[in-house]
Amino acid sequence: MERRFQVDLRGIVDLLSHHLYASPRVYARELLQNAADAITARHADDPDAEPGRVVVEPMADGSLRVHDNGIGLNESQVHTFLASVGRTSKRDELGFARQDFLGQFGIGLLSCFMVADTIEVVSRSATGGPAVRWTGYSDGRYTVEVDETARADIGTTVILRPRPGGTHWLAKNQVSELIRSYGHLLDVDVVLVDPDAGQVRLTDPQAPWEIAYDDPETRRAALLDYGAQLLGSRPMEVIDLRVPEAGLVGVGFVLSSASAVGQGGHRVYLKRMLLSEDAKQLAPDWAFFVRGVVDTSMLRPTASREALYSDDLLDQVRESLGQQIRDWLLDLSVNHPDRLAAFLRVHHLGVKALAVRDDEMLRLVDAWLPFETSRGAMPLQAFRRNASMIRYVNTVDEFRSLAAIASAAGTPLVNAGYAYDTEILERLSRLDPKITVRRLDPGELAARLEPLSEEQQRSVAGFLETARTVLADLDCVPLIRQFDPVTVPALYVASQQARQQDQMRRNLAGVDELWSDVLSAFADVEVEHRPELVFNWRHPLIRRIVGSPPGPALRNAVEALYGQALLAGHHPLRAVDTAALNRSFLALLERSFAAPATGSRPATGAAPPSGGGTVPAADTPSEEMP
Ligand SMILES: Nc1ncnc2c1ncn2[C@@H]1O[C@H](COP(=O)(O)OP(=O)(O)OP(=O)(O)O)[C@@H](O)[C@H]1O
Repeated sequence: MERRFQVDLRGIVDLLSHHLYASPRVYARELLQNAADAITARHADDPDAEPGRVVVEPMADGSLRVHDNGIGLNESQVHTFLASVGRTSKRDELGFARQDFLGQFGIGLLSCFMVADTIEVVSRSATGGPAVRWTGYSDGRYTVEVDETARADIGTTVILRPRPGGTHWLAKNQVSELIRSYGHLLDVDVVLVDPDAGQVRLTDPQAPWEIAYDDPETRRAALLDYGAQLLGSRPMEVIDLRVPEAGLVGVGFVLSSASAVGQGGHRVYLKRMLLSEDAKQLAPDWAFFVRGVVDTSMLRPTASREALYSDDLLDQVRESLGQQIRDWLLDLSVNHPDRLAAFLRVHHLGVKALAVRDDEMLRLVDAWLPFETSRGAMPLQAFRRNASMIRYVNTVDEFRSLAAIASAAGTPLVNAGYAYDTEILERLSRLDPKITVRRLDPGELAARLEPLSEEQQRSVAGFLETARTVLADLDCVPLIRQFDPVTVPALYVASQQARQQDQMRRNLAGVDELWSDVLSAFADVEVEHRPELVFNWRHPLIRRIVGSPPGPALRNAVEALYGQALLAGHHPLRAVDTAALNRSFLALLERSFAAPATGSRPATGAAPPSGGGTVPAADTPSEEMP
């Protein structure tokens, strides 16, 4: 036995309102779209028909009327199209959506049930026959009556009566805002009947990018004004966008402040009706500094009409818009370097992200984007003019602690501690084999610092002996070199090998016995590499310390300098490091505020760490800070 599906309208309305559409707002768009499609259909049949016009009329009783002079419906069409969910007159015989219409799914009118309890459609068809009145109720019933007097002209009037709680959706100001927002670019006249202001036109004759101006600069200024209205702040640039395969035309605004990947989308009109103010997939991710405002006739909407359907054409559009934004940037670098510089100051991150995969952009970054270097901010190309190779460090902390020393030692440095920097440098060397790029090994830098003369070396042997003993407990070895700037007393340097071995030692300490045996096989190294604490002979205090006799004070001084160097270089502190810093700091304070010989308590109120008023020696056990 064959039966027909029954549709529970309440279930469908619930599905639409809670799961398909983001907001009841869309009812206004669906009404407008049906009116515009009906006008398109009438003009397709009769090019001489009167110009299309939609009149939106909020009524004093709270209902809303939308009149159009489109093709209209006759009695049988009313049964076929209005009363069947999923039926549409806007597909061809094979069921394909017809390009000239906005609608295609046959469900849009139902969205009116989100705001109305009844939908009344009064229509007279251009194909002849009497006027007809269809009334649909949200509980699933409908009535149809032929009423010759209901309407004299060809076209359709839709009347919505608000549902409880839905009154505000049909109020004049709300309706006017919704119709303008969705339909202001439609190329039919849409007017609002306002009892206070008369007839108000809600559509603009031309999109801002279609308006002709006398010269490009006036056009640019006008578009930037439009961008300012739309975005809330004046964009810094405007780019014309065009993808003929998708019938896409519009503009891209370059934001005047930095934004992050994934933030904000594009304003997309589909066949001049607003589809989304936040479409995400239109342009590539890297172009996050651009907000597009475009109209397209060929891209497809999702059923909710709130996003673009993801298909090959959308991929093609994204690719093409990416290319156009990229070309605009390259053009700026040739013809408007000042504007490019302003752009880069704000959007360097987006450009770097692009340079990581695009050679042209990489060249642009090389020539124009300032990097932080030990010689000041400059593009990499300028940096190479005075440096045979690009030596870089890949953390900002390392740059801060090494830049001045490296520069004074004749090794200029680039700070590659920000996002994409190292990838850009490495890619640059692959792009042009003449460009050598090397990460600076701090160990290599220590080796470039000037050693002491033989005589000086003999004079510091005693100090080095003490320092070696103190630093051995901290897995570090002492060195004395002379380097600039003289303001740096000591430099903590961990070469790459020292770091690797240190990591291995930490791993060993953190695993159980079985793993420890396995790992120790790898850790069995021939040469031990330890981090170095390089004392600066040029620093006056260091000379005084080096010249002091061995003893607790000297040991505290070594520990304190060790701690200071770790802090200055932003190196992580282990528990032993914190303990050493703590111990030496308190001991030095103790020494500065030593209790008088009578044995009375110190005036500062600071209790000595190990009691008795004595200064603790470096090897005096003290509590470790966590
Ligand atoms: N103002 C109107 N004038 C003439 N016909 C209309 C009008 N409004 C609706 N219709 C008819 O009712 C049908 C169903 O409309 P509905 O809005 O539900 O779906 P659609 O516009 O076909 O597709 P979509 O769901 O994509 O909007 C339309 O295909 C059209 O035939």
